[in-house]
Amino acid sequence: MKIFHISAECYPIAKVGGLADVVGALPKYQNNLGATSSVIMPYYDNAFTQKNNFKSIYESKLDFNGHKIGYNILKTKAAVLDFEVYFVDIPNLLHKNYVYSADDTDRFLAFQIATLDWILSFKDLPDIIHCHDHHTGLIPFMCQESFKYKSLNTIPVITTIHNAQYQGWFGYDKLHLIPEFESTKTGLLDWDHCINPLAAAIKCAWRVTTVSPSYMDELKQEANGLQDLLQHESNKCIGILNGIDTAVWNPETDHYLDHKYNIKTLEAGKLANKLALCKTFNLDESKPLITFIGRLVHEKGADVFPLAIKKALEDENCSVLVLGSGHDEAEQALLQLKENNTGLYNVFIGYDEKLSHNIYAGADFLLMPSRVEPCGLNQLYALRYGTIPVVRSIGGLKDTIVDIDKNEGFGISHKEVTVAQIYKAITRSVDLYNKTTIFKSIRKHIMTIDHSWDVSAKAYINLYQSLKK
Ligand SMILES: Nc1ncnc2c1ncn2[C@@H]1O[C@H](COP(=O)(O)OP(=O)(O)O[C@H]2O[C@H](CO)[C@@H](O)[C@H](O)[C@H]2O)[C@@H](O)[C@H]1O
Repeated sequence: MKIFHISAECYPIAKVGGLADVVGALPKYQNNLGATSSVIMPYYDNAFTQKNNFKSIYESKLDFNGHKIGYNILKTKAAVLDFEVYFVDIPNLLHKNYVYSADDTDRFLAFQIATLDWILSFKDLPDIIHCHDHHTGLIPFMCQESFKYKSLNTIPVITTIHNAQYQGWFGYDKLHLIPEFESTKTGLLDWDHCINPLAAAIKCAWRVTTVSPSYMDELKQEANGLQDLLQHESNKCIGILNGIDTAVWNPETDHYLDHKYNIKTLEAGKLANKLALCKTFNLDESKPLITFIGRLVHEKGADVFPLAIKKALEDENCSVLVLGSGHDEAEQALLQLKENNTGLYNVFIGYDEKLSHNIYAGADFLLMPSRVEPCGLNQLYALRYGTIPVVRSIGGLKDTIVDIDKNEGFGISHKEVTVAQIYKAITRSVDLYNKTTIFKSIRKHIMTIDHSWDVSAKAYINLYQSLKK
């Protein structure tokens, strides 16, 4: 079975968040199951593309906005990943040192058209086209409706929603950029009087998946305006929980860690990592180390959790380390906390892959007070590194973390995103830390929980097979 994943991100080539982790792992696990799964993504100007040598395997011109734009499909000369990646190189639009920007509509529309033009040139068409998020949301529509892609309309197209908050809306002034189709079909692109690529994908994809069963249920109630559409299309919607790449996320082999460990050396290993982290960030290592990693946005509770951390720090019984970037207000609030909390609190504003691995390894607890969490990967990485997740029970967090007060529980959860509830969850973490025997047995247990992609990669393959004629 030949599968193409089409995405704006793919780890380790270009990563902004969890989308990259999924697209960088799922094809590998699908290939382990006998499929031929590969990725098509933009060719950005970044560390990966600067470091590797590429060759062109296809060259053509794209009709875009009344111009003919030259583009290439590139591959690395040497195999770098465990699956094939095809890079769409449209120099003026995509060869930038960022993934997302203000002109995303043109950039990703050109990317989608170039991708389909290239596929159109194949002798052997793929069995499945698997699109990820709104940046590839017009592909299901174009395959179904654009005259020039008529021969692609028998290929099952799947759309996975990693985050329904972002939908890629744009105005009708750009309608002409989409390859020609019957004008009566314009309604398929529309939601609330604008062109909505995510809505178009939900309408036109053969199946719509999202990254946890609970998030799919929640989306039918609240999906940033698309809830009625998801309810209407619910018979083709399914939630499949994300997995993690256990080769990348393995504390025993993680090349980012100076102190590697496994379940047998867990206590010494985590202590060595904690000491190193506390030394670097001037934190009191005798206290439980509570951490946060992620985008500092409303969805992740970043407008509220700095206040909860402030309150917890007043008790002086935990150390806190935050890694993230995002909204200015949240960044400022987190930076300000440094002023009165030397030795107990620190923050790194920015994106740092190596530091994130070191935090998963050295932390005692990982906070995820998310308002919305389609799946969440951080809590799964935390489990694998013996770090206890402290989560708001929503979406994928609800599906993966059981509170310690419940039978066989191993995490800490709270219901609402309020200062009081996040603070309470932190105090429960401190209490758990002080019950040393239980604390140690829980962190040993969580390292054994298997969230590798094996199960979910199979679920996607089964879904594809159900669509083959
Ligand atoms: N400042 C920083 N420095 C270093 N690393 C950082 C970082 N900020 C975040 N990361 C990393 O980025 C990834 C974040 O993944 P998540 O799945 O938790 O969130 P995201 O909201 O991006 O993804 C969306 O898509 C994924 C994939 O489907 C869903 O799990 C999720 O719920 C949904 O919101 C993790 O690998 C994390 O370590």
